Amino acid sequence: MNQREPIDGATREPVRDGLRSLIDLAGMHRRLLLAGLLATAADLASLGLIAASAYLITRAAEQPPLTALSIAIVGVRAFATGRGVFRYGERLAGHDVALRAQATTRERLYQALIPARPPGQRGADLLTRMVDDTDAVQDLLVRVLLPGVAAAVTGVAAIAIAAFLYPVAAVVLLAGLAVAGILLPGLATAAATRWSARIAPARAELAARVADLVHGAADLAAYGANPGALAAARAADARLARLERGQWWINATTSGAGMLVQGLTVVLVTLLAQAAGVDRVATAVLALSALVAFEPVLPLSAAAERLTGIVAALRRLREVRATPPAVTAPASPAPPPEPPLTVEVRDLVVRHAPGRAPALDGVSLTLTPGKRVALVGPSGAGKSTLLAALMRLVDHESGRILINGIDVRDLDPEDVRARITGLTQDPYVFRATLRDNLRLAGPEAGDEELAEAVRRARLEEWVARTGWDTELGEDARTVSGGQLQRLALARALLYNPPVLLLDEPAEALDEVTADALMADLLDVTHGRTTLLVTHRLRGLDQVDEIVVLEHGRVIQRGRHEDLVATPGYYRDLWRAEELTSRPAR
Ligand SMILES: Nc1ncnc2c1ncn2[C@@H]1O[C@H](COP(=O)(O)OP(=O)(O)OP(=O)(O)O)[C@@H](O)[C@H]1O
Repeated sequence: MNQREPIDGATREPVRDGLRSLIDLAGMHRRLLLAGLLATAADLASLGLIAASAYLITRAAEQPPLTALSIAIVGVRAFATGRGVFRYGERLAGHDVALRAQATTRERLYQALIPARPPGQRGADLLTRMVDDTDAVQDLLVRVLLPGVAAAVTGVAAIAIAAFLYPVAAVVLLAGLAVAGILLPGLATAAATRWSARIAPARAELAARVADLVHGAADLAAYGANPGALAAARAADARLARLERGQWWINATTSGAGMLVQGLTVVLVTLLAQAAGVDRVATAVLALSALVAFEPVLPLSAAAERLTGIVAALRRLREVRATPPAVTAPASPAPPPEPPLTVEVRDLVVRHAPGRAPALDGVSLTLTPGKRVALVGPSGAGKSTLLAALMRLVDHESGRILINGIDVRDLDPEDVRARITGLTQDPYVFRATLRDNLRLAGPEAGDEELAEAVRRARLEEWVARTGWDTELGEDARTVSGGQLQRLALARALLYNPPVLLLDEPAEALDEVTADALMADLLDVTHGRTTLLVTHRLRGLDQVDEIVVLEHGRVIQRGRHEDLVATPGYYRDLWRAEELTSRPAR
């Protein structure tokens, strides 16, 4: 959060944007106004309490008749009660509005994230944005905006009281408040900006070192590299601690300086009032109200320092919201086509970034109902890109994808994904029971349907051993690679999309497991419209068509028996596979 973020014209924009995201909300401006009024009333009540008490104490010392003190006594009571009530109300109203604003911001962020997004906004960074950065919206309101408004109004009120009693004291108070409320917060912001520019990389380095230690623990232990990695992490930790100590020293200095200014102002006001012959009661009121006027102003240095982080967070949130989704839905989508579906890919060109070579360069293929097509090719050939284009996770530059003759661009991407989907390259197992992990693909599925999907994915033995209600681990650590793929296959079968996509289901499995999985998979997909991406050729004699991709282009296509008889990539790969697997047979 503490990244280098200069407070300049460019950074005012995210603040304004952040504010707008708060104030735009229906009914929010009234709540915000109420919170502001209550915060101001609480601070004014504190000021009134001290001024009335000062008057009461010093006037009482002169032993006037009790009636002369009655207004002050009522004032003290009213201000004392009011202060508590207003402070309570302000906390309630302030946090209410802040939490609502934070919730709305988070909701907007979720909405911005629901459409498929370009890669790069994922993982830990996105999590930070979701959790930490949305806190900034709350902080902006509760820690900066409301206290700032209340401090300004209280300061003006205290200056007005001073001007009424002794104008010179008002000038001194104005100067003191300007130093504590404007100059010092400005310095705090500048210092925070400079320090966070040094702290952010140090923190990032420590995080990276710790991540290495945790995720690379096995490798570090295997090669005896633990002490070195640990020393590097300790050094990064020490560097960060040193920088943070420096930053805290600056913070302490600004807050100490604020208190010093407060003390000096009170002393100066008192001495000047005494020297000018202002009466004792008025002097006491002047001194104490000056003292109290600083109370809401002093925390502004810390708030200003926090503002640096808030601006950075708001900017990051805006970045996420401003990034257009990879694929946009048409304004009025066509009604989704009904199965059975025929998918036609015509001369498809997909480029992941402008100026880069196309990942798909004129690919055509047709999936008629019940047809099984296998997509083969070297790494980076564009196989996964084709699946992503079919699922509307990336848009195509030219060419067409038609489902029952309807261009996918005329359909809601969600509708397309509901019909063309399946087993992705990195299936994920959630930290939930085995049953719930499956139900993800079929929330309505009964136990029998679940059992059927498990049986068809040849997972029943494992399920019998593991138990339906066993919690599966985060990152699937309690699930082996083969089980994970079968679990993902069971999910896909349970979901039963009209067009089934399978992205390298046997990837990263040992040969025996991979062969068994492929055999089961070919068995279970019989008669289903399926597009299978695979590196393994055994069993592909069962599919209707094999499309070989290289550098985004179709270099060969046909049935297995034709391709193994034709010189080229497929035959070479087939021979290599035959050679490597022969001794094992
Ligand atoms: N999100 C992306 N952003 C930029 N380039 C990408 C992205 N995804 C893929 N590419 C590039 O597009 C090309 C095709 O990648 P793709 O993942 O489709 O290949 P693949 O045939 O599925 O490879 P593999 O068998 O290794 O999974 C590659 O050059 C890859 O670097």
